[in-house]
Amino acid sequence: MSAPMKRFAYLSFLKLFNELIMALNKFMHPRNKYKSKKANFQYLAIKYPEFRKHVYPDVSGKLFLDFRNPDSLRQLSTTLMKEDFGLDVVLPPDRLVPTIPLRLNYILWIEDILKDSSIKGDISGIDVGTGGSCVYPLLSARMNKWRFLATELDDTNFTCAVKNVERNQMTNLIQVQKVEKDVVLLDVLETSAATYTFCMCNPPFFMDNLEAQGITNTRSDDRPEPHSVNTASPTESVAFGGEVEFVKKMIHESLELKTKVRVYTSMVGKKTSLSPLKEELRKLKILNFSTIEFCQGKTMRWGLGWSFDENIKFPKSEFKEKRKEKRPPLSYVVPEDTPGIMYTTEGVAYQIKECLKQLQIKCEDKKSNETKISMVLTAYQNTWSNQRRKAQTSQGETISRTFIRH
Ligand SMILES: C[S@@+](CC[C@H](N)C(=O)[O-])C[C@H]1O[C@@H](n2cnc3c(N)ncnc32)[C@H](O)[C@@H]1O
Repeated sequence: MSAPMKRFAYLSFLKLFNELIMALNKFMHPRNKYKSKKANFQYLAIKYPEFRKHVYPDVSGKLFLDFRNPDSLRQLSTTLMKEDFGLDVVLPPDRLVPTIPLRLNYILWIEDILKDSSIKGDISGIDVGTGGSCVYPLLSARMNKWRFLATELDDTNFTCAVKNVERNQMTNLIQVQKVEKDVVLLDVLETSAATYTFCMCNPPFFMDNLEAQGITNTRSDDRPEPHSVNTASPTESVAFGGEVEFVKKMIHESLELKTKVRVYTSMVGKKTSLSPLKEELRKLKILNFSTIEFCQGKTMRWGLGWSFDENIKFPKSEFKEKRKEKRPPLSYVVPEDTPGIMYTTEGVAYQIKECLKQLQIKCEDKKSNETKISMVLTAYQNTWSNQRRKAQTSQGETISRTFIRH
C-alpha cells in the first residue's frame, strides 16, 4: 500500500480512538462553566498581553498553548482566575499550578453534598494544604462566600497564599495557618472550639522522590501519561506513603474529631488509592462514605467523602449511573472506496491491526468467523493523542515542542 493510503487509513482509526477517549469530557460537572465553554485562547490573548506571550498560531491561525511549559500553564491558570472569577492571583515559580476546571469540579461536588444534606447559611470549610495559590478557598469564597481555614506546611506556599488572600481583600473570609510536619487536622482543631461544615484536601500525591520523578510512578497503571507537565515541587508533592497514607491519617484523626467537621472529603489522584481507603473506612466502621469521579479534558481524579452525621447525604455519581446504562456500541464504517483496503472482514481487520501496531497497542485475537473478528486490545500508554496533528504536520519529521489543542 502506498504511503498516502496508509496515512489515510491510520488517521481514520486515530480519529475513532480519540473519540473514545474524549468521551470523558461529557462527565464534567454540569455546573462547571468549562463544560460548555472552553477557554477562548483568541479572546484571552487579545485581552491579556501576558497570556499572549504563551500562545502560538498553527497553520490555520488557531492558537495553541504548550501544556508542557510550566510558565504557560501558570499563565493560563492566573488568566482564567482573573477572567472568570475576578481573582488576582500570583503563583510561585517551582510550585504546583492548579488547573481550574478540576478545582471547580471538586468545589461543585461539595456544593452538591451541602445541598443534598439541606445545609444552608453560614458555611465554613478547612482546606488542608492550600498551596501557594490558595485556590480552593479563593474560588469558594468568591462563588459562595464560604469561610475558610486554610493550612499549609511549605514556607513558600504559605507566604504566597497569605499574599493572595490579601491581594483579593478576602482576609475576612480566609485565614491561612502555617502547620508543622505530620499535622493534618487534629492538631489544628484540637485546641479550638470552632466547628466546620466540611474539610477538603488535595493531598501530597507521591510516596517518595523516585515516584515524583516518574521512575516508580504508578500513574500509568490505570491512566494514560499526563498531558501537561507536573509542576509540583518535591516538598509539596511528596509525603511518606503518598496520598493513601495521608488520607488514612485524615480518616483516623476524623475518628477523634467526629462531628466537629460535618463532612470530611479528600481528592485522590490515582484510582488505585480508592480501594485501600474505602477498606480503611469499613474497617473503622465509618459507613457513611461515598466516592465521586472528577472528569475534565483527558484527566480523571476522584473524590472521597465520609461523615459521622447521618443527615449527610452524598450525591449519586452521574458517571457511575451512566456507565450502568447499556451504551450503543461505538461504530465506524470504513468507506468502501478507501484506497488500498480489501473490503472484506479480514482485509479491514488486517488494516486495523496495522494501525494498532503503529500505536504500540497489544492485540490478541479472539473468536472469529467470516463476518466477525474479535480482539482484545491492551494499551500500555497513551500513544494516540496528538498523533493526528503530528502526522499532519509532517511525516517522520521530529516535532520539538508538544502542543495540545485546547
Ligand atoms: C498537592 S498540593 C495541593 C495544593 C492546592 N491545594 C491545590 O490543589 O492546588 C499539596 C499541598 O499540601 C501541602 N502539605 C503537605 N503536607 C501538609 C500538611 N501536613 N498540612 C498542610 N499542608 C500540607 C504541600 O506543601 C502542598 O502545598
